[in-house]
Amino acid sequence: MFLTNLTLSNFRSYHHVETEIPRGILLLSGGNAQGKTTILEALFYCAAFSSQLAENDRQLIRFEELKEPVAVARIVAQFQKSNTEHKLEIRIIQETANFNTRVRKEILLNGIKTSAQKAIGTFPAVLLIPQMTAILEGSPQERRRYLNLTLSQSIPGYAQALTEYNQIISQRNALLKLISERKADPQQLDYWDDLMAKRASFIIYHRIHALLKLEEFAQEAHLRLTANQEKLCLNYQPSYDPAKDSTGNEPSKYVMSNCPDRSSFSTDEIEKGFHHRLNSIRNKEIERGLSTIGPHRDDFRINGNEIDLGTYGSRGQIRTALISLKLAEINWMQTKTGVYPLLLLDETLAELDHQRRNDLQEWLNTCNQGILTTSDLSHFTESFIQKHVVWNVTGGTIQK
Ligand SMILES: Nc1ncnc2c1ncn2[C@@H]1O[C@H](COP(=O)(O)OP(=O)(O)OP(=O)(O)O)[C@@H](O)[C@H]1O
Repeated sequence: MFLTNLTLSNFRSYHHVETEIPRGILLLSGGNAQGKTTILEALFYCAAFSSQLAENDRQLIRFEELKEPVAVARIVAQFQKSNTEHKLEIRIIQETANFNTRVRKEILLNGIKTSAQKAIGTFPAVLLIPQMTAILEGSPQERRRYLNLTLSQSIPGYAQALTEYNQIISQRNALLKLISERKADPQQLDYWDDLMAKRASFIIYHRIHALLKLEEFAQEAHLRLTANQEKLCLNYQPSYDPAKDSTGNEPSKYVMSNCPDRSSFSTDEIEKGFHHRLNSIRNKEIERGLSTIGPHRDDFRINGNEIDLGTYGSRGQIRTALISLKLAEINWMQTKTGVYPLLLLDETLAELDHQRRNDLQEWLNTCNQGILTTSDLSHFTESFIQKHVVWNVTGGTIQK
């Protein structure tokens, strides 16, 4: 895929900017708070239909625009995919009526309104912002969010299965609570258990296979970035593990060799096992009024030379592992969909040592299309800067 044009209107600090985007690597250079990250944020919004930086969509509408009765922020990305031109337009709209303010979004693909769930995967992108070290250091929720977003972009039906699974969990939890208060019949759970096992097995199956493939690609990238010093492993820790019987021990958080091979399980086998497990813990779940196993409780850990980097990694180690994971994501998405995603890297060279910077730049030289931001061009080699396009971003404007 190639992004060819980008238009931003009333998005964050941008009043209106309309620009062609070159192929290959584009470096956005500029001082702090000039609007570099905003461009990456807007582009990744086209992939995920949510911001990875804002708490809510309202924050994305330019302050001045918010004074209008109807305030609209617009992102338009034009791109080529499989030799066809596409146009993706996102409008984030704040409306005020009867003293009530609400913010909604509209997504138009080639002029036709669509939903985020249907459109996900249309504009594949991989984003790395410094805050994403939370994938390693943060809570399991951060890692599930990361996995879900990555898989939703590349696996047809994953986003829908996830939405349905989350709805099932809410309904099932409400029922468990009623049963625990003796206000409903436990047999009513049978219906929800069937639905839950079906959706859960689909999600677990794809997480198993995606993490195995991501690990393979991440290991390759990481050995390159660490001069063969560190072996990276992604250790899936599903809350229902098809490889274990109901009394199995948890694998150690720190030792990768304990990681069981789950790749031979079919979705049917996972579904059956999941169902069996739900039956065996039914009383406990009723007591707690909660769904205690399933993809909503999964985790995965990232280990370097068998050490959990989220807990023990240095800043540089964590950053490098994150870069390896992101490079793996590109390879995995391309293998899975046949489409090369757009790479978006925010201040990625900062905090890397000289050798790792050079290795990453070498890799970037082979990249299909990527947009990089930097507030310090001296992080890049002279030859890298000569080879690629550099634009300056100042006060919400782009100077070419
Ligand atoms: N809704 C908004 N309306 C107007 N300005 C905003 C809005 N949201 C954020 N900004 C401003 O946009 C500016 C640009 O932010 P951005 O994160 O893109 O800068 P940057 O060039 O990446 O800086 P840094 O190098 O410090 O990361 C910031 O000064 C920020 O306060």
